Amino acid sequence: MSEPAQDWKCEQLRVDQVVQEIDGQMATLERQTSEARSEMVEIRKNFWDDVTVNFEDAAELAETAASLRQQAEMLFDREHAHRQSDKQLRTLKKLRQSPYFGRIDFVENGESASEPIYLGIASLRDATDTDYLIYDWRAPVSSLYYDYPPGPARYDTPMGMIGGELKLKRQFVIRDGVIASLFDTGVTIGDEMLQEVLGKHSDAQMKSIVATIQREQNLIIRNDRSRLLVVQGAAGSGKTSAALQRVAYLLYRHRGTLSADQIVLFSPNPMFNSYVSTVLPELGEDNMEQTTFQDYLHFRLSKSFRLENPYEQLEYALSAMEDPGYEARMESIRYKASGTFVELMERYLTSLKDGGLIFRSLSFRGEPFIQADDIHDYFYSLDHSIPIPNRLRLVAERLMERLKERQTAALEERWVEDDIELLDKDTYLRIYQQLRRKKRFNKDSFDDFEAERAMLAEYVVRERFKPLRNRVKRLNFINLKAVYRQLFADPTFAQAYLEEGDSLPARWSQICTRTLERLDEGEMAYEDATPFLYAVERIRGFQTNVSVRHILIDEAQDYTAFQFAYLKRLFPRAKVTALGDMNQSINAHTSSGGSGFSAVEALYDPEETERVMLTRSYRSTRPIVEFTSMLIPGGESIEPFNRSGEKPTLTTVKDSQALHAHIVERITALKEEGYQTIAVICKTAAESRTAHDALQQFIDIRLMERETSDFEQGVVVIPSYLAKGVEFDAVIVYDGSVSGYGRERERKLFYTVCTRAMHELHLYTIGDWSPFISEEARKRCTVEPE
Ligand SMILES: Nc1ncnc2c1ncn2[C@@H]1O[C@H](COP(=O)(O)OP(=O)(O)OP(=O)(O)O)[C@@H](O)[C@H]1O
Repeated sequence: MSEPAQDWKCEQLRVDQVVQEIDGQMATLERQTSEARSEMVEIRKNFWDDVTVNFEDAAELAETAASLRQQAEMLFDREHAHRQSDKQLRTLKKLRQSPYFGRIDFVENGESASEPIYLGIASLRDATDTDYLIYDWRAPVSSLYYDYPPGPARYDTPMGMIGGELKLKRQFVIRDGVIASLFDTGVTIGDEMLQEVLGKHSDAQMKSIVATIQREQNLIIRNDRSRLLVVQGAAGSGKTSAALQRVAYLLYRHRGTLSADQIVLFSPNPMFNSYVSTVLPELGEDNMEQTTFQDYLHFRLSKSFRLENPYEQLEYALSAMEDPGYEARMESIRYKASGTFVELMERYLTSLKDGGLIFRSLSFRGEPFIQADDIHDYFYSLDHSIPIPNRLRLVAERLMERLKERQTAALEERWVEDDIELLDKDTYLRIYQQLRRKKRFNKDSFDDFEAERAMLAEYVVRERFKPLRNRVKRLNFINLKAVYRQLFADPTFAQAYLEEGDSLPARWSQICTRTLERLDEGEMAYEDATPFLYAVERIRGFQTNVSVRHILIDEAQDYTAFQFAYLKRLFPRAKVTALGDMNQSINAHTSSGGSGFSAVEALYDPEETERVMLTRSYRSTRPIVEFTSMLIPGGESIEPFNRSGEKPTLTTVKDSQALHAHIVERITALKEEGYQTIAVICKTAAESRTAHDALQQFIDIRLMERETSDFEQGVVVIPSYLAKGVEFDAVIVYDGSVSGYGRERERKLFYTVCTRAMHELHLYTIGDWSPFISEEARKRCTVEPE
């Protein structure tokens, strides 16, 4: 038998042994889970029988409580044990299919022999619990596999660095307990395996990449030191994948102290959440919290304003060029997203400690209870060195005292009698009984009628004052909208808060007018939402979340300086991983070249910040990457992963009827080739609807809209900005013309659209091609018809 064949045989033998071990452990666990389940059912069934219930006196009551607690604890323990074994069972089931994907033989310095180390999605010990049959891919020693080719190598452990020599690095593909392929690799992670993984057709869910993590991705995944980790990575370089594996790594590394609900992933849209939601469960971990920044804004602001969302803003930027206010709005969007505006706002907010806050008068039953001016004067009479939020609380306390006095005075007022009369019978009875019960403990005797009237009066007065008390408690005596509005009420006002050398945008006056108009109409433009909320929080005191330890911001290039500053304050104890690609900055504020990363980097100490660049692109075939990298300046630094495929096609058609006929024909052919996810990508929502209306007459095709929250397989029409972050087997660009993507600010959008394709990319136009397709780029395509 040849050496490789011998190796293969030995390895298969080992796989068989491991599978046997897994079977044994599964049998034991199944027995245990079933026992735990029966015990739980039993406890639940007999819960009350086993509790001694006695309310006779305080001692008996305490005993009852203790007995109850004990019973509940027992149930909780069983439930916990059951959940744990259930989880373990699920992991074992996965391991049984494919116990491991890698092996390394490592000889530590000073030792002569090596023990082979096998890597899988979770650890497995033998029956005696002494030897590791499989090491978790996140264990310290496993990093050798990702970081080194055979030769000198070292890895970090909690006890320090361990050096030695990597003798062998072997990769496996094991399916159903049978080795499907096996190869020894010289380089980091062999191309063969990646070829196999990447050559597959996509499905609607992102996959875990543990078997093929690349060295530079491993740096991101295992980074434990930095407070801020910034990842700039080309389209398809694995940023999102690395982020998700990182979450899995953190949960493993800090198990016992970190749980999934202490990690938050900010993703671009709800559909993206569904796209990535299976990765962690696939690895046997609970999912982290997933949200979008817009969700948060919605939660905070939608009760008080009609809140614009980022897509409405983007739609405006992409399609409202004819609007006379267009340039001013675009300038406003960019300025309000900038670090300069954050600083201006900071200076403005700081100045409020000495003056400028605007208060609301409070009234009761239509009559003034306290005037705004009085609140203002009292607020500013307090020591100016007390922070604004603390002073507001002092004001609230004072107002509460005044309210109490007013409440007592109100007991004698005429309307109280009327209110009592209006109480319905049930309420009357209920209060009466409640109060009677209470009074019995308070007073020895009372004159029935008088006391009853007094009690009812107290009740109605308290109820009437409730809204006012709540307003005071919630600090609603401060007019936050007016405080924000004030910054725009007079175009010269903001000048006082400019730093030397800074200036306001050229169309500031117009910006002010429009901002006021929208605020006064009860609208909150997307560009105003975060600055407004930031101001609100700075004035009222930030509501912070200290339990969250890690936040990961995907597509970070689209965040504004304000959003980063806000997140930092909201999660003061969290480490931040910001992942993005400056070439995919598609939001309105960045479309002319703002730098998202400098905004976040400015917030953290450079000593605590690390940067990683990913330049290798895995998603698309080589011909597609060769084409897309020509669409952006600096694209030559993007390295395609060597996967073959067809060149992109450029097809010019004469009218929209021909366009639709061509697209239908293309989709039919793609489906015949076996592609599962095919997207017709349009620029805007309106264009997507037009395309969908036309195409659905001929084929089964789904329209993806802002509200779409699940990412499914099949043929879809989707607007450009929603396709961000996700990928498709084949992409059809609906309108690659100069009118579709002609302005410089649309370059990155065009790049983002084209880079969604994994295997095939087809572009169509009726008129002239987009100028971003240079002569050189054109040469990388098949042009139809020439
Ligand atoms: N190490 C790897 N092994 C296997 N597949 C990988 C690896 N890294 C990335 N991929 C694959 O490449 C594709 C792109 O990855 P991902 O979506 O994480 O990239 P991205 O940088 O977030 O892309 P974009 O910025 O364009 O949205 C995915 O299909 C992912 O599974």
